Amino acid sequence: MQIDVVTIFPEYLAPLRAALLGKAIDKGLISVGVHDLRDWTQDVHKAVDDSPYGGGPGMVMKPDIWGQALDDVCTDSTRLIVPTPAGRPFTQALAHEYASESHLVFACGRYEGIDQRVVDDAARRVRVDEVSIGDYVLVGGEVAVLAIVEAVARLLPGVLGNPKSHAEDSFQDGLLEGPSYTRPEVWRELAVPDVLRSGNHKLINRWRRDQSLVRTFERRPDLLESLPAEAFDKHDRAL
Ligand SMILES: COc1cccc(Cn2ccc3ccc(-c4cc(N)[nH]n4)cc32)c1
Repeated sequence: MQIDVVTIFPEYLAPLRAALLGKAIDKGLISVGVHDLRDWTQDVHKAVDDSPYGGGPGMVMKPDIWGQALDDVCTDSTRLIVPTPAGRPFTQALAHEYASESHLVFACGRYEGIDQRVVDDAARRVRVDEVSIGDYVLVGGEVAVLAIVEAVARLLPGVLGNPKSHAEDSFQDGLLEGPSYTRPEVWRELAVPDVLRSGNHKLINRWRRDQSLVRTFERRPDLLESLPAEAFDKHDRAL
């Protein structure tokens, strides 16, 4: 998979080459290009922003600079991802979709965002997603790109040490993951639940499913509502 990121703060994307992703890059599973948007400016000030039409606070990123950058970076097979607070939610399902793509390009906005015509024009040639990583406002798209790239890269075969790791992912069965424990058996007078030390894997699996259902009901009831009735067995319904 080829990943390209266009940003005015290329150094912000340095963590992409660390740890897990660094190994994936070394193994040739992913190749990453980080591009400085200002490389496409022509003026001495390398201006990338201007005042918003209609007035309002802050500045908006200029369409012409972004247009030239995306013309150079995108190809016919590109999936262009534009992080924005106004985007569709980035979910585990979308992460799986992106993991099957050959070329992802991320457009990192700053200021009050990118002139809408950049997305509208790009959508004439490539698939474009405006995505949000949560209902809070960041200062720019770079942090969102780091989160999205990590969520996608870990799904690529060979990236995670244990390929089974994401089979048990939170959201994999539409539920939140329950609590995890490791040694010691008692820590600060807090004991590991007995069932986990019972060796009875039927009971352990049942306990873990119950913990997931209860945690999801308490913290994310919206996830339960979006699951089909057949996702729940008769034991689940008895909870
Ligand atoms: C576009 O509308 C905006 C309104 C007020 C501030 C900003 C700041 N900003 C600039 C580019 C940018 C890219 C992504 C995000 C972002 C994504 C999520 N989930 N939260 N915040 C925020 C961004 C943008």
